[in-house]
Amino acid sequence: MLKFANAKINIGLHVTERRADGYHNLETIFYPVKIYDAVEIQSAEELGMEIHGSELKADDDNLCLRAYRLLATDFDLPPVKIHLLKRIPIGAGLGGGSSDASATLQLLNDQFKLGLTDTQLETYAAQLGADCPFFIQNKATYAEDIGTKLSPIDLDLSAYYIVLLKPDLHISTAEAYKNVIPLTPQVDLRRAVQLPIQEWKLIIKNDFETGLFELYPQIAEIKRRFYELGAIYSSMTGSGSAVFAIFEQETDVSELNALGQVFLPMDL
Ligand SMILES: C[C@](O)(CO)[C@H](O)COP(=O)(O)OP(=O)(O)OC[C@H]1O[C@@H](n2ccc(N)nc2=O)[C@H](O)[C@@H]1O
Ligand SMILES: Nc1ncnc2c1ncn2[C@@H]1O[C@H](COP(=O)(O)OP(=O)(O)OP(=O)(O)O)[C@@H](O)[C@H]1O
Repeated sequence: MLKFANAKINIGLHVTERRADGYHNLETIFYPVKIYDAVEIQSAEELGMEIHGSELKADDDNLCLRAYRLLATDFDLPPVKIHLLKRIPIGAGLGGGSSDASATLQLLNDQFKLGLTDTQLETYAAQLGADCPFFIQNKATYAEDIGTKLSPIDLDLSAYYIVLLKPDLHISTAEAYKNVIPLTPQVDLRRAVQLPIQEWKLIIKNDFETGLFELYPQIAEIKRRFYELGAIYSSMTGSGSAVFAIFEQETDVSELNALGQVFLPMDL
């Protein structure tokens, strides 16, 4: 069984509070984007994993294997071989690992007819990472707490052209959180995304940008260049380093190739 695991972007991200458990409370809008990894599970003699298209190691930290082991604590799962094809860049704020983890939970649920509901899958997903539960329903969502309290919202960007650029920079999520200063939000993101997208630029921000733009001016430069090319909204996603841009129509961004790897939306 095979599943394409897509990436996400964060449209606005407020880090509101540092918690006693080391995590941070936040408010964000998750939105799925059409950049994909592929996860396949096959019956096998023993548990194993192969990764294609990435230096990432198939060790115990891999989120696909962690997803298998998590379900195996509650269900009598037969061994499987997991094949992972990586296309979503790592350390980009695109949630690739989280998406792979949730895809693995869904594949195991389907293949072995475990009968888990989306709500139950989200509870398992939350044990694997704060970004993971979103990928179970994979729809435009307002997220609170550490990113795991989800409320679907009405937001459809399918009429727009979304482009991503990932500079040659790997940002660790934990490091990014260590350097962010929690703030009380001045804007209600759920309301802000209902405004015309042309107004988002003035209102919607990602709190990680302040510190990371200072540390890595090349990320700020990407955002500036997207606006020069006519983007109606552009932002770093999650804790970086990728930047996305929303255009009203298909736009040639090839002049930005020197700044990093460009990802164009695709249909499967
Ligand atoms: C930046 C975002 O991508 C925004 O969507 C997420 O908040 C990151 O979520 P994630 O990568 O799934 O994060 P996890 O794998 O759960 O945690 C990695 C590390 O990030 C920090 N972390 C993560 C989420 C959160 N709300 N507060 C945190 O402080 C913690 O130090 C944690 O040890
Ligand atoms: N299947 C996987 N794909 C990618 N990374 C994985 C995977 N399994 C474990 N990891 C580990 O998780 C870390 C974060 O991966 P991921 O791609 O989700 O982060 P990210 O791009 O910063 O996204 P975000 O911060 O939005 O979750 C990597 O450093 C990697 O070592």
